[in-house]
Amino acid sequence: MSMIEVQDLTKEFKVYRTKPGALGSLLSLFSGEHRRIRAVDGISFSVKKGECIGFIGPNGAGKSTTIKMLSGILHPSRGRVSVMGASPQHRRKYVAQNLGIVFGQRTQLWWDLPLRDSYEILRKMYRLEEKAYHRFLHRYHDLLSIGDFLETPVRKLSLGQRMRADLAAALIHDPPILFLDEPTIGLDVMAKESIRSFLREINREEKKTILLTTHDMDDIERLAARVVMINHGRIILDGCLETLRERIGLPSMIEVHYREVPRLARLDRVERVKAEGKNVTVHYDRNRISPPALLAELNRWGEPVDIRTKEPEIEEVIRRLYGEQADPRSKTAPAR
Ligand SMILES: Nc1ncnc2c1ncn2[C@@H]1O[C@H](COP(=O)(O)OP(=O)(O)OP(=O)(O)O)[C@@H](O)[C@H]1O
Repeated sequence: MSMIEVQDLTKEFKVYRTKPGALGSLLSLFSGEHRRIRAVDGISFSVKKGECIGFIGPNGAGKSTTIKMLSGILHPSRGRVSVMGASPQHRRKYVAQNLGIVFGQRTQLWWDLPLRDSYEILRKMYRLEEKAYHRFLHRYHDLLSIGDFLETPVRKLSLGQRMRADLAAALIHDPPILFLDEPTIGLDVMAKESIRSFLREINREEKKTILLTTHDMDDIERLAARVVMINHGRIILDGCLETLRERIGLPSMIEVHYREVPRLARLDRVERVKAEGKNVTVHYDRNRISPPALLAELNRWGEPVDIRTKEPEIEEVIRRLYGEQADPRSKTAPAR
């Protein structure tokens, strides 16, 4: 079943050319001098039930604008969107019932109230029955430990706690679809991991459909079986992370923490080795050396106490993809 259908979706914004000063701004508004920014430029994709999609791209690529059209906040200039078979613009209530949204940079909770009060307000908004509400509190106490800070005002929560509280809030009405905009931004490694484990759980076990926007490629590696990459409002890649890796020769990274400072030796077939005290990071290409073969080599340097695989920064991914994409189009269309 298709949960989300997007066809030829386009959004243009009218931006007025401003002249300096307050009077200038006012005059520009009346002069009608403007240009159009095509933030989203004819994108099409569909999402099946239970998929987790990494929706990625550089700043200003059009991700937020797309998510706003999918959730009914913005009207498309052209094209079609359907969420659970309905238009988010025309059937906002129905779509809202089926959708949970988390914006990592903002909270939908009431800042000065204890967390429990925010949940009470949301409970009334979604007309949740007593029983369903208690099931919610119980469930998310188990999965996200929200019971530990239910009485704390939201402004006093740590960022990790706030993110868990926001995730639970987005799921209070048990929607089948979740839109997550940077859900791990600013979190430390442990907090990121707990959010990722939770998202994996609800994606795999409960078949929640997830659209995830992130700049953290480790989120993608851990969560998203499919990646949709957008730039200048257009989809430039729709496939799995492996496809992306192969297409642009994306290096894999492995980080090893040794018990003692390691005795480094020459390593063939790897791109880069960075050693700092007891830590070593190796950038390598899986097509040239397999992870087990590399690990066997790294074991010779000393006794590893911790091994982590890492993904490169999203900026690196984009930079590499750009090497291939010779045509970074202009985003502006002439004013009509
Ligand atoms: N309300 C608006 N009015 C005019 N231009 C806008 C508006 N909203 C977004 N834009 C422009 O549309 C383009 C796409 O913006 P959008 O916020 O969708 O990008 P994004 O991929 O979400 O970026 P980021 O990762 O920085 O959040 C940008 O050039 C942005 O300046």
